[in-house]
Amino acid sequence: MMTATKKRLKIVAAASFSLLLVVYLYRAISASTAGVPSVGVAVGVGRLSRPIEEEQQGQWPPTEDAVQRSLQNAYEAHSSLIKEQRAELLRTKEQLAQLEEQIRSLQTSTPRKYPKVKYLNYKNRKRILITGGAGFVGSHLVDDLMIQGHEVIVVDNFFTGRKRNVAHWLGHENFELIHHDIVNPLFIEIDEIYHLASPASPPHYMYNPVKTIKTNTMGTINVLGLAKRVMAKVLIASTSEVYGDPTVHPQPETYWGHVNPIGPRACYDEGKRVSETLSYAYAKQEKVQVRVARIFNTYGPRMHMNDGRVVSNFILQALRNETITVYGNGRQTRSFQYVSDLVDGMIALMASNYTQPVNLGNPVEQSIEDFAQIIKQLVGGPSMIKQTKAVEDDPQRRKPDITRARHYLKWEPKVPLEKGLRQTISYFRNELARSDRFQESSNKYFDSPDLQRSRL
Ligand SMILES: O=c1ccn([C@@H]2O[C@H](COP(=O)(O)OP(=O)(O)O[C@H]3OC[C@@H](O)[C@H](O)[C@H]3O)[C@@H](O)[C@H]2O)c(=O)[nH]1
Repeated sequence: MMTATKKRLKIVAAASFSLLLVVYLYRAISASTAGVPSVGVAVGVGRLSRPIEEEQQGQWPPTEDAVQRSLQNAYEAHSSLIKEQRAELLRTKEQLAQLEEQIRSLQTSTPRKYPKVKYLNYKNRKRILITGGAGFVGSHLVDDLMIQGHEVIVVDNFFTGRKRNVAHWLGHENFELIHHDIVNPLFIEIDEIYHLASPASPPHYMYNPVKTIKTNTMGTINVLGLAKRVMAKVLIASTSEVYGDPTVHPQPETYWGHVNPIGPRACYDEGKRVSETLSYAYAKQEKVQVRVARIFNTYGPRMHMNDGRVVSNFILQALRNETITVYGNGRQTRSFQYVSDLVDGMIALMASNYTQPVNLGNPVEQSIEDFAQIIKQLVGGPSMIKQTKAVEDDPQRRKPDITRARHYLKWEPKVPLEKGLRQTISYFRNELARSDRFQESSNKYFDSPDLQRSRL
């Protein structure tokens, strides 16, 4: 008898504890939703708490009936809360749909204008990576490959590259821009790689020589490693600087060069020479398909205002009516190619089966002194031409032998110097006007009395 009574007491105690737990939990939940305007909750709590409190005052533990009623009330309160929230959700969904509709109609009324791209079917469309694709040459290559209908992925660390050079493709379904330094490995799926990443202007590549060497060695290893993994074809942008200060003129690809390995230009010259060595090592050992373009002096729109190379320096000096500075006696020579010719050559080289290095340059040779005269005459204006201190290790003669390119790629430059220069001068004229406009509006803002007052 005693045992049965004990058992019953235990059951009642357990039931009471469970009930208290339910009540406690419900109150906690109600309190946590207190910020939400919900009549249901307030009413529910009232309904739930009142009978129990009454029961607690009158009778403890509460009767089964009271517990039932409380639970029923709690259930009803919850149901009404859920109903309200569902209604709220539906209203939000409707508002979202309306907003989406408005955005769609705005998008169709103001479509982004992209240059027209050809349609290529899946079989012919390639995924092409361009390292340094936001730079001067890279961005022109992007344009041609996009227009041909390929998918183009640009990787750039923006040291000398600029978003502005590829901004007209941002948002296009075939285009992707990745901010990445190729000194670090990259893992993507691609069919072809144009490896252009590296500063190319002497003052830029000498600015941080160690970084220039890293980009051309570690960067090239990363590119070749990627090509090996995904079986992509790679074109390495090498340079006429691998010939150093040449003792053979004009320079054929068979010439091994004359480079000072510890001079101020060595970071670039030797960096590019290692880049070539790496390419052929990967080709031999890992069967990577490589193409090597030895690029001679190139000019055209999208050169940086602070590029520091002769074309941009002379044009900007002439446009600003400043003295045109010739380094040394001006008898050193260069051969200048327009950027669109270079891009055509690079695309032809990538498509060809020819695996040895190929010179890409315009064989029309100019002395720097004469070049200064040409720019002065094309720009007009009163600029003087003055000789200044010569630069160390400046190559004295440079002119490409393009027999290989003519033979294997059926390529040769088409744009005459004067035509290309006129185009480039007009680009720099616009750039100057643009920077003056920015300067003016920036001065207006920062010199405004309101701003000065607010900064006190
Ligand atoms: O203001 C200037 C700038 C340059 N120069 C001279 O003009 C010549 C060309 O100089 P740049 O700086 O344009 O270019 P460099 O030919 O020396 O190097 C270039 O070679 C080929 C490419 O691979 C690279 O873009 C770059 O390294 C040099 O003799 C230089 O001393 C001037 O006389 N005045």
